[in-house]
Amino acid sequence: MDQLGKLREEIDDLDERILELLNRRAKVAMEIGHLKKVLRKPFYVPSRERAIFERLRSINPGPFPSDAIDTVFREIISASLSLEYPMKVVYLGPKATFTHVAALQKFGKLAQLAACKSISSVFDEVASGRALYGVVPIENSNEGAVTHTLDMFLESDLKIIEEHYLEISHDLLVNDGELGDVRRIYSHPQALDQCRRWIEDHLPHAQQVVVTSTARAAQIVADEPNSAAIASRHAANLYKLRVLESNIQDNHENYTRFLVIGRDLLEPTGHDRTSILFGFKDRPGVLGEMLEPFKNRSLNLMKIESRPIKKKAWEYVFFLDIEGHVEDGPIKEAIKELDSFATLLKVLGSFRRAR
Ligand SMILES: O=C(O)C(=O)C[C@]1(C(=O)O)C=C[C@@H](O)C=C1
Repeated sequence: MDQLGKLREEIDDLDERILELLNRRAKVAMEIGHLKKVLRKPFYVPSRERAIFERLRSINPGPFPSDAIDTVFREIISASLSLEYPMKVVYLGPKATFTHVAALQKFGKLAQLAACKSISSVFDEVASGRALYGVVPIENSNEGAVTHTLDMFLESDLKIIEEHYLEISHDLLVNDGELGDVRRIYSHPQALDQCRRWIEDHLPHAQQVVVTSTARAAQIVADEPNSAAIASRHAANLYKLRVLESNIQDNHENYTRFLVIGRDLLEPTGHDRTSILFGFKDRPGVLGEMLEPFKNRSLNLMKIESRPIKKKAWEYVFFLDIEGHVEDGPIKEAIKELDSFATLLKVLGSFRRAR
């Protein structure tokens, strides 16, 4: 046998051993699944998954690329989870939106992912138990808060169980042709806005057409000559489009933060963030007073956002993120104190910080 043949035999042998280990791992995961059913513990444990990725990255001797560890083990864990419990996860669709990409990165290809038409239907599907988890966008580093998601927390009792950051890269996708052939550009208004300078420099005469999502833009362009879509690389794969230019957004620091929502509060991981919302009767100085319980305990406030209560003009609720878990003594006490003078208070969840 020549040298190439021998090396391929060695690869076949190693693949068999990897497969055997994968099956042994799957059996252990199934045992964990049975145990969790008895103990009534959640099947999906994001903090454990994160710990697995981090540990493997830190001990990887190479040359297997550390970046590939996340991709490979994402699917291994996703496969284990599908054996423990067939898990349905809904996300703000349609397919190939950035929320879909975030859901795939979090749950892997083996989860039963289903697209919803709106943020409120993602909440409804999870609240009714038809889906176990939902994925929604919460804020973009350039555009700010996704107000519809914030508003849903006012009505809903669902909890935040995870956060996930995704770097947003807008690409120019075409079915065929070159830049000079593009007469129309389809995209979501935010994506068009984020690529405004690039469009002025490269396609100043093209007509800009606003559609409901970047994925919908890709779908249209698949059937329309002389048109281009601004969408993700993932949309290019799904609709078999060609990436003519990549990373065309004006600001390359472009991230979106997504939330995974579920029905239960999670246990502390030691690296948590807690989100609450509260309301109060307006009078001078009251917002400062509301924050004092946190200041007095030297708690780190990570973010504050206000939204109008739509039922009453000029009244607001505040969304506050605190470093730590709601079961940590000082946070528990501060929230209790705040509750004594707030007109409304809700804990939206404690979850492991993504960064
Ligand atoms: O450790 C667990 O709790 C498991 O269920 C196993 C496992 C895994 O495959 O490693 C699967 C799903 C969980 O989200 C985390 C980890």
